[in-house]
Amino acid sequence: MRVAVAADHAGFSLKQVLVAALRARGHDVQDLGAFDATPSDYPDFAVAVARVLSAGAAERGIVVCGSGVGVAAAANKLPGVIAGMCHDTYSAHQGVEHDQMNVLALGARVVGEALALEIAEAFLGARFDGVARHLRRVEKLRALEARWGRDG
Ligand SMILES: O=P(O)(O)OC[C@H]1O[C@@H](O)[C@H](O)[C@@H]1O
Repeated sequence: MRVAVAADHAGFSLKQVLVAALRARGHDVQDLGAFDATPSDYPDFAVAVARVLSAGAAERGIVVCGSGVGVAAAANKLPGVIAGMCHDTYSAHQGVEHDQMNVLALGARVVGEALALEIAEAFLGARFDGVARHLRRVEKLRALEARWGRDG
């Protein structure tokens, strides 16, 4: 799967682990930084991933900051992005199956590397189930996006 990944300084170390592990598992990973732990601003990196998703150049994104909150909020500002912060595997796959989540937000100060990898794999392994009630709800999200005119 084509996956775009980025992190701020707080997520840098976990992002390095995720990129290496996901590549080793056969995913086509685009690493959009940060490339060191110099203090930085999470919107810059979350939006880099969201732009790729919004343009259809990757199927999924993973964004990492300290808590996961900031990167989730920033990624959700761009059209076509449904980002969710997940620190458990259930939310990571269910968010895709029901809600068509296409960006996973992780908090590197919240979860350890092993759990983060399991969460990422649960996310990447899941597919939207297309059930009518889930589709109806996602279409309402898209209508909200169109009405309030988000643009990247
Ligand atoms: O390292 P500092 O700047 O204290 O905290 C940065 C983190 O705090 C939150 O905004 C984000 O989670 C970000 O990664």
